[in-house]
Amino acid sequence: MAGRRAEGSEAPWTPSTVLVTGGAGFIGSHACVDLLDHGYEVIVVDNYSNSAQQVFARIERIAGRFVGAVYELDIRDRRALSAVFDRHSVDAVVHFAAHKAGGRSTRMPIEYYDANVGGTTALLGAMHDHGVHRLVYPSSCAVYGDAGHGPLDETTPPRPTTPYAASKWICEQILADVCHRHPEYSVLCLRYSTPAGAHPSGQLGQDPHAMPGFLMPYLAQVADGRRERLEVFGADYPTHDGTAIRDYLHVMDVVEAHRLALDRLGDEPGMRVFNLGTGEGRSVLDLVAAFSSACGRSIPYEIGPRRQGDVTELVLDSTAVRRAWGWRPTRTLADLCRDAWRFQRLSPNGYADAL
Ligand SMILES: O=c1ccn([C@@H]2O[C@H](COP(=O)(O)OP(=O)(O)O[C@H]3O[C@H](CO)[C@H](O)[C@H](O)[C@H]3O)[C@@H](O)[C@H]2O)c(=O)[nH]1
Repeated sequence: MAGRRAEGSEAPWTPSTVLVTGGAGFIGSHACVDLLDHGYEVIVVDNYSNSAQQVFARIERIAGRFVGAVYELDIRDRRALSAVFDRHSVDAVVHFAAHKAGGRSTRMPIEYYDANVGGTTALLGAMHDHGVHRLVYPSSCAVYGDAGHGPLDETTPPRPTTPYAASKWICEQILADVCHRHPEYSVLCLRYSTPAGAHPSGQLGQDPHAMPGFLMPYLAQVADGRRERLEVFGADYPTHDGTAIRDYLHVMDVVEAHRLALDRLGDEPGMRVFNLGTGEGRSVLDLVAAFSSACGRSIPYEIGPRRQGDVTELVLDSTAVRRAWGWRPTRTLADLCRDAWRFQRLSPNGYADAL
């Protein structure tokens, strides 16, 4: 494995060539820009199941550099993945490719386990065959389930409430077993809170296919008049205004943590798990108010029933990663709303719009 440590040098190992699975997706595309900006070679695999090929022109325009190669393939296709590892000398992998909507996963458990667990084992098989042992694995605060009030740290026992969350927790356990059996592996699992926002250029953002299931793109589309009103999923939670509380984390803070993680893969073998969050909880109605002030428009909403699998509160304590790497989120909720709104204004129909 090459990495970026010069022969005989005492400088820490850092990867040169990174394979980003799901690199056309929401977090993956922002990670590509950040990695290109910091001098990495980036290879992407994606099947465009919830993303669009047009994103690469935008990534390259922002970064001023090209993604090294892009392969359209399904992450479960181990043979196709092997061909990618045959062609490129990959130092480390960031594995974003997954289905990610907790509520939807309760209606499609087989698809979720197949893509998320089957995709991860296919990837691990191809990595193993090619001697690639370094992985950053995006997990989720959803693994903690209904763990109660206040910021949760990594010692909180996982109790997933949806197939999506369970699939992330199962993958973490698979990775722990792999690291236990094969001491040459180095894996960093990042459990992060609800990612939102957009690239500050306004050229990249969250562009879900069809109806956005997530709060932030839905808010943006309502503010822009593309949708009539937001449906708030439940106002009978035991919170200050009855709506559920999440810890909204700017996508640029998320991807910066992934880059730090990549550089830390060389520090020690085995598996480490870190939370990424702001430690601050906001209700759905808090988000409506923050977005409304960012865009200067009122956002109509109505109260609907709870969404299956949702929990009252998920807020993360990131003290461990701050102590280990000095990572802390630097963007505010106002930044997050402003950036998401800029993306919506520049691309009201998502990546289908030419910029
Ligand atoms: O139309 C909507 C959409 C969402 N919500 C509410 O808004 C909050 C946030 O919901 P999102 O779907 O935007 O985000 P989640 O926190 O449910 O899920 C996100 O964050 C998770 C971690 O919390 C996982 O990482 C997951 O993949 C990611 O999409 C929830 O209380 C949800 O019920 C609404 O009221 N109306």
